[in-house]
Amino acid sequence: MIAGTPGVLLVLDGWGHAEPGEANAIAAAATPWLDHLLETCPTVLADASGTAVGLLPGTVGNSEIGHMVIGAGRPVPYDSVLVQEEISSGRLGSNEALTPVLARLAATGRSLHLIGLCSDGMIHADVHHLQELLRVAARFSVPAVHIHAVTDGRDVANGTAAAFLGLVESYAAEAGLGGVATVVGRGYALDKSGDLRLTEQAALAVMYGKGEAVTEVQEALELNQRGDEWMPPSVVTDAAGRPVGVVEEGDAVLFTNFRSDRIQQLADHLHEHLAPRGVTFLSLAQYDTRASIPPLVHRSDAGGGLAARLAAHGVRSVRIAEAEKFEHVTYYLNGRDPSPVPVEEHVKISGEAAPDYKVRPEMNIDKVAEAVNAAARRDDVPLVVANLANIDVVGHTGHYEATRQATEHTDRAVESICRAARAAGRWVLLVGDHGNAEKMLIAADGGTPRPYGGHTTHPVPAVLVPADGQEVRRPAGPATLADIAPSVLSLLGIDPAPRMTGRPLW
Ligand SMILES: O=C(O)[C@@H](CO)OP(=O)(O)O
Ligand SMILES: [Mn+2]
Ligand SMILES: [Mn+2]
Repeated sequence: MIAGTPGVLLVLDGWGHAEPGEANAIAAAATPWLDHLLETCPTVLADASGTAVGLLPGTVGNSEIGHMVIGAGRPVPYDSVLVQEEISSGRLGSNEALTPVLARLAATGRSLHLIGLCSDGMIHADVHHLQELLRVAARFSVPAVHIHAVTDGRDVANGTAAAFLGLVESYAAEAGLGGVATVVGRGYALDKSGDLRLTEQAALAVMYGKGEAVTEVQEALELNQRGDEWMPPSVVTDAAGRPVGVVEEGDAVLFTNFRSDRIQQLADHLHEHLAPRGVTFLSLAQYDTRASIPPLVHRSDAGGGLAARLAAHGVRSVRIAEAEKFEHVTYYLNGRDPSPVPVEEHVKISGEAAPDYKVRPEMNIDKVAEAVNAAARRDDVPLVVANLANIDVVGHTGHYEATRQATEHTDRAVESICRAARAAGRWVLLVGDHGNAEKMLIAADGGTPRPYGGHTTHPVPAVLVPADGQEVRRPAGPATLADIAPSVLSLLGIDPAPRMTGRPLW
């Protein structure tokens, strides 16, 4: 069926490489199996951030671009880059989707609402984009701009929201237009677990001014006891106690996140309630919402990669992940193409939902490993692809000890998978999609280290565990995530796709 050897591609989410040190939860974990593989198997460090994968220089990697590039076999200009180009080139001021809306607001005296994550984490949004958006709105004489700020504390250190909101206010002052109308943490506004109660709380502030009433943003920050991520909805009110900027009939809403996955639940909710009231919607980049929302920039084509190649050769693959990373091994790995592929099977592992990941760092990894091992035993499945989410998902809590344990659970799952793969005559390729848990502290406030759960720019290990008796060469030279798809295809005995710029490492 294939000319090469069947295998397992295992993405260890958030598995970055850094020297051991007090911030490195991966190095601190007892991982006898991974240590043994890293010592004995042909291994290389792959670039998973910045321009190597299609991000701006020096930008941390993330799960979307990571899995897209692993699948595409080439860097894919990411949404953040396309937005940045639109801004740096000055094209935003004549953007086809934006400018007619701004002109209409100016003519009708209605308001613009900017809703999005206010930090420079560069995974979901970049707060700096607000500066140019406000300038352009001012140039079009939009009468009022209300900013519905979502605080972060996850992609950036907790406790930084005040500084980012200060920056937003300085942009508004500089443009002579706009102000913060509501503030809410990303735990509410960017829920993607399907918990509509959280989404609704964020939406009620934006739509009706429901929430803690404050006379200025600073007050909201002072009231918050739960950290930036879980900042409860706060609504800025005027001297008469009225919210300064709820969405009214005829207004326009522009979502300022460039990444879709976490804002789409809120976007759909607001669209459903407000579009019938004559509110216009726009998003900075293209979203995967049910509602059709015109984007300011269109996304890059990430197709023609691994999935297309496997389909063309009739090679069956099984994709396995927990809910948190399910789209990553299916939709993103397939170049953001939702079309069903007859030779693909998708397995979403569900289990007990963790109220808080740090109390269940094992997540449902045993079930993931069982599903991988069952697929690996099948003769009709040349390729099994799975994501082990723990290191990243638990890493995001910023909790060092829990993340160390998550890494140890991952080590045991990798051992089980490698043993099953060996028994089934398969190779296993282990690779991180971006760094996370190898850096659990970040310098803030003039150098004081703070707990950090965000991603990093570190390279990721790529390790090939050969099948019994399989001859493989030692990988040479610099590697990136774009080399993974060509490597997988080469191990299976299939030529790379013409659009791939990566090269087989083994
Ligand atoms: O959880 C998320 O939304 C991001 C971090 O904000 O992580 P990842 O890219 O791993 O999904
Ligand atoms: Mn990831
Ligand atoms: Mn992550």
